[in-house]
Amino acid sequence: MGETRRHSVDVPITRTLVALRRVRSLRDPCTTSMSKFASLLDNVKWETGSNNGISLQFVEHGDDPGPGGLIPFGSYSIMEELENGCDLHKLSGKVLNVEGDAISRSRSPSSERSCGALSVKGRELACNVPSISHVEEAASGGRYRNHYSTKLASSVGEYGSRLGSPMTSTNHSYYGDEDVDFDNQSNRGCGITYCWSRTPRYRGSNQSSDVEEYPLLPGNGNGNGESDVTTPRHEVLPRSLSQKFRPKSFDELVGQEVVVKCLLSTILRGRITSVYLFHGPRGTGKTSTSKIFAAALNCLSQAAHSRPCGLCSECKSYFSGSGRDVMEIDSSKLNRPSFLRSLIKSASLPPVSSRFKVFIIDECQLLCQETWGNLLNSLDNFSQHSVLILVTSELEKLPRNVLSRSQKYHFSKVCDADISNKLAKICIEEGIDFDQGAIDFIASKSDGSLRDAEIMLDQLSLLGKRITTTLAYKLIGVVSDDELLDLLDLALSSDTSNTVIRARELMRSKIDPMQLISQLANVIMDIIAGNSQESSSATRLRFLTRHTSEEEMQKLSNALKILSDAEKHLRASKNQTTWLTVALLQLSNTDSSSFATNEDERNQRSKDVEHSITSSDCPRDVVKSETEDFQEKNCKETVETVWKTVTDLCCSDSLKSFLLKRGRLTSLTVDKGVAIAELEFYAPQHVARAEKSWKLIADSFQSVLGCNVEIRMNLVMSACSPPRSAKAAASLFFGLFSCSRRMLHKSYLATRTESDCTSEKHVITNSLRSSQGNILRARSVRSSANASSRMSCSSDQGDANSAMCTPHMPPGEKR
Ligand SMILES: Nc1ncnc2c1ncn2[C@@H]1O[C@H](COP(=O)(O)OP(=O)(O)OP(=O)(O)O)[C@@H](O)[C@H]1O
Ligand SMILES: [Zn+2]
Repeated sequence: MGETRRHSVDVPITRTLVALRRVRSLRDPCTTSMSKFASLLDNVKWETGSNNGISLQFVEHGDDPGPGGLIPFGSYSIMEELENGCDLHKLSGKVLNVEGDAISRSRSPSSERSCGALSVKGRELACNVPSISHVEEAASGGRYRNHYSTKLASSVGEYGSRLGSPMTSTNHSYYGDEDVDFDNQSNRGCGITYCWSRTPRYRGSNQSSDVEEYPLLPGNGNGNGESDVTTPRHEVLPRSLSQKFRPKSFDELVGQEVVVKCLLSTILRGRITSVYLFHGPRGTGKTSTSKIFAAALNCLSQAAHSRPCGLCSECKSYFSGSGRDVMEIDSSKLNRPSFLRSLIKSASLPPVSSRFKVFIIDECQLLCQETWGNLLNSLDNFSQHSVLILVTSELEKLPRNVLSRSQKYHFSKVCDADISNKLAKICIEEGIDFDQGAIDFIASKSDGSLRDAEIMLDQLSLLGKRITTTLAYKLIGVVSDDELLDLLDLALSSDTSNTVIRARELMRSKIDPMQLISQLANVIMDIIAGNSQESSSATRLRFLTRHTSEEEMQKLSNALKILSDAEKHLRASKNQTTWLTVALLQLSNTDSSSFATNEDERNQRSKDVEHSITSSDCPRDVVKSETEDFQEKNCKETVETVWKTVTDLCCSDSLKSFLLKRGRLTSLTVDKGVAIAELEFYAPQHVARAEKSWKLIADSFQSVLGCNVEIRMNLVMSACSPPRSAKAAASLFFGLFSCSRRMLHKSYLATRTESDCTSEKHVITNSLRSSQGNILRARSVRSSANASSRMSCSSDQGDANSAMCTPHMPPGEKR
């Protein structure tokens, strides 16, 4: 007996499969004899490879058995077992005798799963499969066992007699039509599912290599071996409530009655068309319905209404993941020409064992133009029993001719009540304690998406407590409608101080300004549209009774406008809290004309804006957007509202009346989180009085604006009093724009220098402030004749951050 020489080669799976192909090509195509196969088996050793989990060893034996040494396949009891679908893992525990030779079991390291090793006449066939984690982390051990046994049984069955193969029901010959049908691949391979992954399938040599590279059918169920192409057909352990409660029958679908009725009727009448298009918002049941419909098409139940029954063999195989005629296609992969060709070819062939061959293409908007073209061109060649279900949430991205060639089903948003009911059912089934209010709140926040609602519920259930409304508010980070209505009520009623306090509370603890502004806008829209009256809470009812008049409705419309303007501005602002507060303070304004400004003011503003832009080195679009957003805004109103709120918040009544009577807020600038408020007084003693109370004033400003405040007090000597009438106020104009701090700083300094060395006239204009964020400016345009002199109390106006909350007095400044 000669020495046995071994050439052990680690080969990737691809090559492994090539080797298998060779094995197979040496078979006598006319018979199912395993003689040649058996002889080759002698020379093949499966071994744990690298990450592929498989390798081949070609074993040369000195004692070549020659033809006489071929082992009749039938004599191997293990082969019979495999053929009958035995579990490979059970086999691995067995010691089998083949012609007197022991079949040794080789166990790979713990990370590997050994399929066992067959030693045939002193030679081995060792076969290892990748570890579970490598193959698919979510899979359970049982799943894999089942999976392997199926595959192994079928593959070995192929090499053997093909007995019991479901494929026998079709007319395809495995040997005469090897390059054609990937449907028939289910019974091919080495018996290890992932051997087929990304490996050439066993096909005729004329098959183009790229087609071989991306076989279409799923790895386990229908045997195409391309696990990444289609959804793995395993029984997946649910990882979320939404997975667990994915509907499996039309009855379980929520809120899509029309679609369900139509599809059931289609099945009942047997009027199945070739292309269906399911479209609609996310999380409304499109994908679930496509699966249910696919199952229903093949269900064997006599009662058409109860399809899919979930009990017949077709339903069972489909739901267990081993069905072979329903394929879920990954859209991005379908853009590969080879893959598409495979699909088209498959669709042109009749189903393997079911009534219909169904291709579900989810997120089909991802298909490229060329793919669509080819797919549509080949529709006419589709088998009568092939059905294409396209699923998308972005209908507008699909080519027109796709729309015109398919039967379209729109999935609408699921209504809140349906979502609430479903969530309540889930809670009961899962033993989760809940408040109905919390469930309703989740439903109202899920925007018609049942999946979103289920995900929120899932998250809340993780907290392990009862699901309460408060918990829901906290988790979702939104304010309840009642809280919003309270805030809105305060804002509309000009209760400035409480508006500010409440808004700050909400923003501090619950919600960011952007979210708050959008929720407020939604709630106002609901009220204007008269929505959700039936389920009104006490707060809502109270609000509705208080705000029913024409004038109140006008206020609400204005409020919507103000909020929408503010939202645009907030996007570009770093001081969202401040600007939202300011916006809220304007909501009580009923005068919609206040948004309009006269032509002169507009022109003047444009000039100012131009000036800011040209001398700015900040990004032009930011400047522009802020400018545009706020050109329309009545900043005069804003400044006045802030001033009114600030004075309201002053704890001393005498200070309050003093400020209202003797002073004025002329400009408000927010820079790096510091608000610079410029106050104007008209007599030195008034400045002195204000100075004494500067801390109180600053406090008030701080609570209104929610940021650090710098107060600057200016004395305007000639103006006898602040403008009292609207007419007088008209001499002021307000502009709001944004530009870079540096630019304005410079320009301000330039103005300042000029003013210092020229005349008092320039001082009038120096309320222009530097700001990186936003400038809210109230600039006096009084002529120099009117404004004889004005003295600034601000020492260094260029340095906005210095001496916060302190009045600035230029050294040696005379008063
Ligand atoms: N109409 C519905 N009836 C019952 N459950 C639903 C419905 N819509 C969504 N769900 C739940 O949401 C999950 C996801 O649904 P599905 O994948 O069918 O939505 P979809 O519309 O396809 O979403 P997408 O467009 O994001 O893919 C399901 O598992 C199910 O739990
Ligand atoms: Zn059925």
